[in-house]
Amino acid sequence: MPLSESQLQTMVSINDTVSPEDVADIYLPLVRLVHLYYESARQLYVATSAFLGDPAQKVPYVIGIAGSVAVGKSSTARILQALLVSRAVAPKVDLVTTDGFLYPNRVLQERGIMHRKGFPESYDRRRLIQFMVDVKSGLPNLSVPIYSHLIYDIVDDQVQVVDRPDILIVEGLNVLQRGGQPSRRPQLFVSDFFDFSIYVDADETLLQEWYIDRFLRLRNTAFRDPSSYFRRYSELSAEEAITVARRIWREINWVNLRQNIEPTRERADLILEKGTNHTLEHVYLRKL
Ligand SMILES: Nc1ncnc2c1ncn2[C@@H]1O[C@H](COP(=O)(O)OP(=O)(O)O)[C@@H](O)[C@H]1O
Ligand SMILES: CC(C)(COP(=O)(O)O)[C@@H](O)C(=O)NCCC(=O)O
Repeated sequence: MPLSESQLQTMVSINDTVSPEDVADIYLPLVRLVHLYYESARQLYVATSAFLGDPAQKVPYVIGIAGSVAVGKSSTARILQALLVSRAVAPKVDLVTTDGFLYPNRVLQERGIMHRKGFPESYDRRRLIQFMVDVKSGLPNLSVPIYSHLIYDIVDDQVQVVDRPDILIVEGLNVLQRGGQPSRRPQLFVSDFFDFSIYVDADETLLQEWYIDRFLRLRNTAFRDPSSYFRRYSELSAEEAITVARRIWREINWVNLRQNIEPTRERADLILEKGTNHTLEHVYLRKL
């Protein structure tokens, strides 16, 4: 598929290192496929509503994106969003990240799980499921809390509003997880509400490298902000910063990857496997 200059510019503004070849060869065809699925799901929904004599409301098509910290979930989500809305008939595409459903630091501290941010128990799962139920019920103007990586906490006085988009992308570490607390009652999982799911994958050594790279970049930018939770890290030497980043990776994010995230990979409809420099090396699509 051709990649127009304006589409390429959009990609560059989202991520200045994303490879134009990957956009043309993989992301654009992928978006075309997702659009086909979206159109056929919509037709099926309208036909089912007509069959039931129920007036069809607008219900978002939901795409889930899972994967490790630093694998590029947010970037992938933003690339898909930008390419979907650059189609001739542009659908309305909203993007939600599950970090908004993390408990505020105050609650994590009370429960003694500050060091478990990103693990299943650090999310308000009931609220997240209720949001998914509301989305799939076609409800308007839904509020989603906002998480700030700068203050490392939920922002008190701001929300994101999701108002019946055509497509909703839900991105987060644990969105393909099924399990958790033992329960006798039937349980619902975020992925029960997905129409299509993607797992972004890469080798652990690359993930650690990307995590450290991003940490070093933040040290030179966001961490310098006086309101940054990591302000103290901006004063570290590069070597010290690498040691800190490596420790956070090893003690939190890597453990979460091994225990909770990686085991969900095979559930995805599509696996995007990245190699050096985030280049896409393999794409696995579930055909049935
Ligand atoms: N396709 C890509 N090409 C180049 N760099 C990328 C790509 N995707 C992500 N990155 C970089 O990798 C790092 C992690 O990406 P990010 O989207 O923040 O990950 P996540 O949301 O999974 O934590 C960031 O520094 C980002 O700029
Ligand atoms: C905010 C996160 C839990 C990611 O959450 P997600 O958007 O996947 O729901 C993660 O980026 C994080 O902050 N982990 C804690 C350890 C660290 O500082 O990297």
